[in-house]
Formats: sequence, structure tokens, C-alpha cells
Amino acid sequence: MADLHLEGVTKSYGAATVIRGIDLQVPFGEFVVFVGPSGCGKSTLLRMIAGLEPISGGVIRIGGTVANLLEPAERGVAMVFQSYALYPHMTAYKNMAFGLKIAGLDKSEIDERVTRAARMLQIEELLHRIPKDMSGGQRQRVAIGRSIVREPRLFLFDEPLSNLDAALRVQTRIEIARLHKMVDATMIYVTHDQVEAMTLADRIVVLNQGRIEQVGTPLELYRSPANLFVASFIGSPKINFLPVNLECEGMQSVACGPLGVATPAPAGALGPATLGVRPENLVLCEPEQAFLSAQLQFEEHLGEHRLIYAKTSDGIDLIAKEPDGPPLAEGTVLHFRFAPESAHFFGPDGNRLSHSTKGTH
Ligand SMILES: Nc1ncnc2c1ncn2[C@@H]1O[C@H](COP(=O)(O)OP(=O)(O)OP(=O)(O)O)[C@@H](O)[C@H]1O
Repeated sequence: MADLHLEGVTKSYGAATVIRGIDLQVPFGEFVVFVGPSGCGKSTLLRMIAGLEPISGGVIRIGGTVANLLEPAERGVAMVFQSYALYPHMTAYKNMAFGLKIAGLDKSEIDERVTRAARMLQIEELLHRIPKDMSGGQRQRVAIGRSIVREPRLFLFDEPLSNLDAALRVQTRIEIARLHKMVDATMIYVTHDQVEAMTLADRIVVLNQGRIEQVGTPLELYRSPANLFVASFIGSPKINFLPVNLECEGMQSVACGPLGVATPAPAGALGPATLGVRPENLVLCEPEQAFLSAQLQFEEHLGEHRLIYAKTSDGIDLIAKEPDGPPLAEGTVLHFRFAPESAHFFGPDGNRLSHSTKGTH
């Protein structure tokens, strides 16, 4: 049985429906990340699971129990927010112990839990400090510690790293991944950050306008996006899209490029379609091998690789990620190819066309 089970969950604020029928099953111990554009409903969904926001319709089950009407404290969940909201006058130890004291646990049990959580998060040396004497990352770890000591079965994280600087984000992200391996709990995590989603998630849920677009492992979403929305949302820099016409060549469907070179398309698919190629799959080549050409607009040199921004004669903007090299002359016409198996095809309805050579659907 799923540890967290959402069935037809909806939310409306007055006439505005912001969550439109979410079905999701999360087995115990899984790390699930919600991603989606601003305003798609990630936080609202998380707050409904936490019990901080009443649901308008559907069923939420936590550990097999219908939680719709349970108070937050009765759900066995702990929520970690982006603003850590520690008590400023209490030491880290007291901040972590406070909830347990209120719950009436005895002193030795409290001490054991706080010490164990502090060890897990490597904040033992901070336990006597008050929040103003800690860095942002340290405060966030204390806030996470405060939720660990309650030993919840379900952790809910709402962009917990977004107030931290880049280096601390990486460090705290690794802490959270380690924590997930150590504690026996399900984790639901909301983020805007692609790297966090790709590295932390067992499965990613892509939300758009209150609906689920796709649920899958990070690699499933990257390799087989279900539609144009997921293809453009997952992957950075963004995937390139080209309008193509799928034609029949012998027994096969092919997409003919603007230079007359054809690439295999999903069997049986004909007519207008969108071809998607990720920047890392677009390769500079000689003109005679090229599927398309485009004029260089500018380059970004990042040391290990460079990003090439170019525009086709039809005005389509392309991004290619190439190994770094000497700067190219501005306005150069560049020629690109890609491996047939790296191409994604989408039909006029925006949904993925299954590719016979990749066996995806
Ligand atoms: N109390 C409220 N009253 C009315 N509308 C609300 C309320 N809270 C949220 N909304 C609306 O619900 C939608 C979803 O908001 P939510 O905060 O869940 O999005 P989000 O995906 O978490 O966004 P972000 O990534 O910007 O944090 C938005 O359109 C928002 O304006």
C-alpha cells in the first residue's frame, strides 16, 4: 500500500481552481520531488498534504489512513520551509527539543533524539549556539533537525534551500540526500531547481496549471518526456524544437531537415510534428553531414564546455552545448547534426510519438 495516496485531489479558492484532480501514489521510503512553473500549485499541494490547507475534493491517505480531516499534528508529517523560523532566543538544542518537550517526552529520550539528529546533520558543535550566531545553512540544518527528532513517517520540504547561497545549497543538498538514506521516511520535496530535482528524486512529478504532466524517474523524464511541456521543462539549457514534416520513405517514416537530410521518425507517424533535440545532442559537423545550419549569435565559454546560440534562416533559436574551444567568428554559419536516437518527436497535440528505435512510449 502506498504511504501517501492522493486520489482526485482538488483545490479551489473561490471560483479559481488551482489543483485539478491529482492522483499519485508514493510508496513508503520514496523521495518524490514536485517541480513546475511558478504558480502551478506545488506549494498548495504540499500544504494540503501537511494539513495546513483544507482540500476542496478528493482523498488524501497517509499510511493507509484517510487524512482529509486530520489536524496537521495528527498526520505524522514534518514540514521544512525555506524560512527556517527558529526561536531566536533558544539554542539549537532547545529549538530541536522544544516540540518533544511539549509532547511530553522524558528528558533522556529527548536528549537521545536530539543528539542522534545532530550527529546525522553534523551540527553537534552548534547545539549550544543561538540562531543569530549561525550561518544560513547551519540554521536550515537545525530546522531540518527539529523535524527529524519528531521521527515523522513523512517529510515535506518546501524549497528548503532557496535562501542559501550556491555553495551552501550544494552542501545542504548532499546532507538531505544522506539524510534520506539514514532515516526511514517518505520525502516530498518542492523545488524550482533542476539539479536538486534530478539529483535528489527517486521520482519527479511535473506539475502544470494544477495538473500532473508526467511522473517518472529523473532519467525517464529526461529521455522520454511525455509531451512538449515536460521536454521543455526538464533539461538545462532547454531542448531545441524544430517544426518538421514526417514523410514516408520506403517502409519508414522520416523527418526531412531543411538541408534535405532525413532522420528516422517513429514508425507510422506522418504529417506535421515537432522534433526535439537537446543542446548536448546537437553536434557541430561538416556541411555535407548536416541536418540543419544556423548563424552564430553568441557563445558562452564555461571552461569545460561552451554554449553556442545560433539562429536558423527560418528564425528558430538554437542552443548547442559543445566542448569548449577557440572563439568562433560572429555571424559564422554553423552546421549541426545529431544522432537519430537522440531525437524526440511530438505530434500536433504535443504528445510524444513513440520512437521505434528507442522502444519508448
Ligand atoms: N490563499 C490563496 N488565495 C487565492 N489564490 C491562491 C492562494 N494561495 C495560492 N493561490 C493561487 O494558487 C496557485 C498555486 O499557488 P502555489 O503557491 O501553490 O504555486 P507554486 O507552484 O508553489 O508557485 P511558486 O513556485 O511560485 O512558489 C497560484 O495561482 C496562486 O496564485
